[in-house]
Amino acid sequence: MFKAFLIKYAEIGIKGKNRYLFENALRDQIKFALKDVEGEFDVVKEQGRIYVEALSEFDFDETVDALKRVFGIASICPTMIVDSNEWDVITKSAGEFVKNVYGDQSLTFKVKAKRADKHYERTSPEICVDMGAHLVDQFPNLTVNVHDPDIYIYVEVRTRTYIYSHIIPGPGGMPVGTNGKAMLLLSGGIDSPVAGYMISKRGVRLEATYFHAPPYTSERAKQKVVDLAKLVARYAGPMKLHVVNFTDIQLYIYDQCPHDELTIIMRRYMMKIAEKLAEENNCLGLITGESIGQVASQTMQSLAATNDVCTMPVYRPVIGFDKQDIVDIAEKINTYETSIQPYEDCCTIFVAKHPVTKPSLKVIRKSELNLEEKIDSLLEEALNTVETILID
Ligand SMILES: Nc1ncnc2c1ncn2[C@@H]1O[C@H](COP(=O)(O)OP(=O)(O)OP(=O)(O)O)[C@@H](O)[C@H]1O
Repeated sequence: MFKAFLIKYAEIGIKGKNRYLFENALRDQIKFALKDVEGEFDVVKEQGRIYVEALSEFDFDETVDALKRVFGIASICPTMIVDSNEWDVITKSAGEFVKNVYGDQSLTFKVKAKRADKHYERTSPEICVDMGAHLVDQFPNLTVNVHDPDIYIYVEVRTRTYIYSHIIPGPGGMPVGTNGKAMLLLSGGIDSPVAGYMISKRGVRLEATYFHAPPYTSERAKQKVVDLAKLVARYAGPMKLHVVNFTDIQLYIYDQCPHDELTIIMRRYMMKIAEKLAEENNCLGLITGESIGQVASQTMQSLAATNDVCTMPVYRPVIGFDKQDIVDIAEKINTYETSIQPYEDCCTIFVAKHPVTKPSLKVIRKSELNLEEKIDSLLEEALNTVETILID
């Protein structure tokens, strides 16, 4: 019976003159989310509403799951579409709707009505009263309760009429693409996929950068990051994943710098490279999965040292989260199982036994002077050999 979904917007309803940009972005994201769902769909923008209409047989649960991943959606209402706004047709359809959805259950109800055309033969309150009376006549088990009903029956009269009663919560947030683009430093861990998810929920499109160190890190470790990018893209939409070969830079740092400073210095070069890629790809910021105090490279001093090399804003959405908070989100968005697969990361391979936890910026900068001879050409080489994978 449900061949359509009425999509209610989250915050985007309040965006004034730019509203159409938000609606278009939402429509595009809905189309992207539905592309792997069995069935054919039309996504229609009509008088400040978006409807998803099924043009063929479709899987209801799969469709709702896909729509629940589209940021900007406040709620998803499975809707009966009546190809008419004539009163007799509407009341007959509302009867069929109630019979199909609620059978002969004893319930209290309230009708809520809207009409798009102010010249329609009944006002909204009249639609409520007349429809309520009609349903009570037809269904002896239904009673009106306008204060605390068991169910609401929504009737929206436009050129066609929409009847619905279930409101499934959407994810909220803003449609991806309405708030610029940022570069996510995506490792194979638990935190960075969650960080990407959180920023994209605010409407930011993502690109991602992954640093690997073959042959010290395997093809399988890289595949794990590709898999994670695909899982994040289910929410964030298509993205480019830039894979940077970091081996020679890491080996050079390992040869030239004190080993207790390796992680911090490596991290600084990761940020530099990610920032360069971000600039080249019109990104307005970097995103990492850092959280204060989680490891030696995430103390306040270490974060200050890492941040020192960037002029772009660095967004760290999980900065104040406990690990369990992050794990909870990773489980919700289905990245956790992939993140915990035991493949090596380049940072864990060249790690010191006792890394500095309170690095002094002065000392780190001085150690980096040891890299002067070759670092520029190594950075250039790393940037020239980036492999870009389209995740969609
Ligand atoms: N190999 C990598 N490629 C891309 N980004 C990385 C890589 N390693 C670390 N990062 C970035 O640096 C952040 C901190 O990394 P670190 O390994 O210290 O932390 P983590 O808490 O284990 O994070 P994650 O769980 O995201 O790996 C990561 O969240 C990620 O944004």
